[in-house]
Parts: sequence; C-alpha cells; structure tokens
Amino acid sequence: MSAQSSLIDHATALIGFDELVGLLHAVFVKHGTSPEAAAILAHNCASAERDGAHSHGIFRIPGYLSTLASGWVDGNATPVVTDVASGFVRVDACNGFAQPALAAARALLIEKARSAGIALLAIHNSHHFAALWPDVEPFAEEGLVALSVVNSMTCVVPHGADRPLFGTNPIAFAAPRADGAPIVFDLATSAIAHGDVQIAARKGERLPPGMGVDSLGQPTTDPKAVLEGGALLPFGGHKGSALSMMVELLAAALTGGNFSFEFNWADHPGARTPWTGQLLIVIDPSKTAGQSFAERSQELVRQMHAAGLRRLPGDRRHRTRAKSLQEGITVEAQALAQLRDWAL
Ligand SMILES: NC(=O)C1=CN([C@@H]2O[C@H](COP(=O)(O)OP(=O)(O)OC[C@H]3O[C@@H](n4cnc5c(N)ncnc54)[C@H](OP(=O)(O)O)[C@@H]3O)[C@@H](O)[C@H]2O)C=CC1
Ligand SMILES: O=C(O)C1=NCCCC1
Repeated sequence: MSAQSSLIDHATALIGFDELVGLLHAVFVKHGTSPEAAAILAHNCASAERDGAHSHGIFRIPGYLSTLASGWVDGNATPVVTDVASGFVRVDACNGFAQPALAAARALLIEKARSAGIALLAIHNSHHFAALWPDVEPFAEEGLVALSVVNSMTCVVPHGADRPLFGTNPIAFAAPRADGAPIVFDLATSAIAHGDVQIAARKGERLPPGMGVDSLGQPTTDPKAVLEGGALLPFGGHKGSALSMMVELLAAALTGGNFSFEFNWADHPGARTPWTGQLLIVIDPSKTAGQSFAERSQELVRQMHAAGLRRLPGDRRHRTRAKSLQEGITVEAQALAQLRDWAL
C-alpha cells in the first residue's frame, strides 16, 4: 500500500494534542529533518489537526515525507536572518521549510514592530506546505496585528486567461480584540484549496460548480479531472484573481522568492512542497490614536453579532479546538497506525 493511499480509512481513534505533537516530531526526525525543524512542523501540523483544518493536518504527512525523501527540500536547513532596515527583516530559508525561518526571525520582527510600529518579514528560498493561520495567530495573541501571504504552485487560471499560472496563494490575517480570541481569517485565493480537491478525489465526492476546469479548460465538478491536467479558478472571478496576483508580487517578487510558475520539481519524483516565498507584516496597534485597537475590534465584532452574524471566521476552528483539547483529536485509526509505523 502506498503512503498516500494508506491514509484513507474511516474507523477513527482519539489522540491527545501533546501526544500527536510528539508522534509527528518523531516522524519528521526519522525522515530527515533536524529536531528543531521537526518540533516546529510537528506543532504546526498537530495544531491544524486539532482545529479541524484537515487539508493541512496529518493528511499532508505523506507529502512532507516523499518531498524529504526526494531531496527537493532540506530538512536540516539553518535559516539565515538579515536585519535589513528599521522595519525590514529578511530570511533566507536555505531551501528549508518556511516555519523554522519564521521562528528564527520572530523575536527580531516583534522587536522592530514594537519600536517602529510596523515591521515586515520577507522569507525566500522556502517551502510552505501548511495552513497559514498558525503563522499569524500567535502575533495577535501578543497584542499585534499580523498579515501574511504565501504563494504556492501553479494550478490556478487567472481570471480571463487560458492556462494556469498562479498558485492557490492564501492570505491570513490576525488581530487582537478586547474580549475573546483574536479575529483570524485564512483563505486561499483559489475557489478551493488544492488540498480539499485531493480530499474530495479520495472520497469520491464532486466539487461545487465553478471551482475548476478540466484539461480542455471546460468547467468540471470532477476533482480528478482538476488534478489530472485540469486547474482551479480564483474565488470571486476578477477580484480573487487580483488578490492572487498581489500574493505573487508580495510573496515572490518582494521577498526574492520564486513565482508559483518558476520552479520545476520534475527531477524530484515525490516532491510536493512549493519552493517559493512568504511575506509577513506585523503592526503594533498600541501606536493607534484614540481608543485602544482591541476595544475597537471588539466593538466591530459586537456590531457584527448585533447585525445577525452567527459565525465569525475562526469560530469553527476554535469550537473544534476546544472539543479536541477536551476529548482528544479524532483521527482516522489507520492514519494514526501509519504515523506510528513511520515514527519507528
Ligand atoms: N501553504 C499554502 O501554500 C496553502 C495553504 N492553504 C491553506 O488552506 C487552508 C484552507 O483554505 P480555504 O479552503 O480557502 O479556507 P476556507 O474557505 O475553509 O475558510 C476560509 C476562512 O473563512 C472562514 N469561514 C469559512 N466559512 C465561513 C462562514 N460560513 N462564515 C464565516 N467564516 C467562514 C474560515 O474560518 P474557520 O477556519 O473558522 O472555518 C477561514 O478563516 C488555509 O488554512 C490556507 O492557509 C491554501 C492554499 C495554499
Ligand atoms: O491546499 C493547497 O492549495 C496547498 N497547500 C499546501 C501547499 C500547496 C498548495
């Protein structure tokens, strides 16, 4: 049975968050990442699983492992942080994963944001294979506003174009508020994340209309047709397409990273991670004039609820997180057994 197909099973098991982090750490180390990088990736992946962000939880482990085995990514890379200017930090991830690069620069970025009011982190030469909200949420938990973009691999046809060029290019934002968890959203600029198309294909489900095209450029709801020579569409037509273009500019051109169409993993069978760039902007809202930012963001939430809104971005994740932390994280039993094998 291949690593990919071995993660499809419907009997479930429960595992605690810390145990899952430990298990994933062992898997990453066993498959060629440094203990430091493994700790960061394991926490990231377990957090996604804990919060029900399944397209970027343990579903991604076979992709991480085949990528490491292919030699495409360096699991032992030591990121190089450069203090470029008062509000600008650059990190060369040295062909490693993006999250350890962010971790290496985080303290300097926060120091700059607090002293100048705003600071920018430009990561290049990096691989981001995860959800983006874990990169921004912790800043808001420390009272800061954070925005991040990352570009992925070519699989999205720009609005009005004939062939794929952009990646699924997510945008994540986090802001503190006075009473409650930070306001966080994290969304692909494609109509659907590539990971969710893969999950739909495995489950034999159709996609909602308007998300993808087949190899002839014709609209399709068949996820396999999208994955096998087809492509995705941006969300919201020309509007999502413009945001995706912006992500290419900020995450690649501005950081010195690759555009989504610029890398070629053809010589690395099994490689799955995009070798691109990531940008983070961190703002210290204590510099805001007038009432505190957290009070103002709380007022906005209050008014949204008063207007009838029942679900804020992040609410579903937080509900799932609370349940997972109380009862354990529900995972497919066979996937868990496979992780235990890979950790040996
Ligand atoms: N590393 C990479 O290169 C890439 C990573 N990704 C990741 O894929 C993941 C999934 O992206 P995507 O499919 O676009 O995410 P979704 O469309 O599922 O969700 C996008 C955002 O909208 C919120 N949301 C969803 N439905 C509602 C609703 N009915 N009312 C209010 N808020 C809502 C979500 O909150 P909630 O979470 O609470 O549901 C989330 O913040 C992201 O984590 C993204 O970072 C995607 C592309 C590339
Ligand atoms: O789901 C997606 O879209 C992606 N996730 C990880 C990196 C590649 C694209």
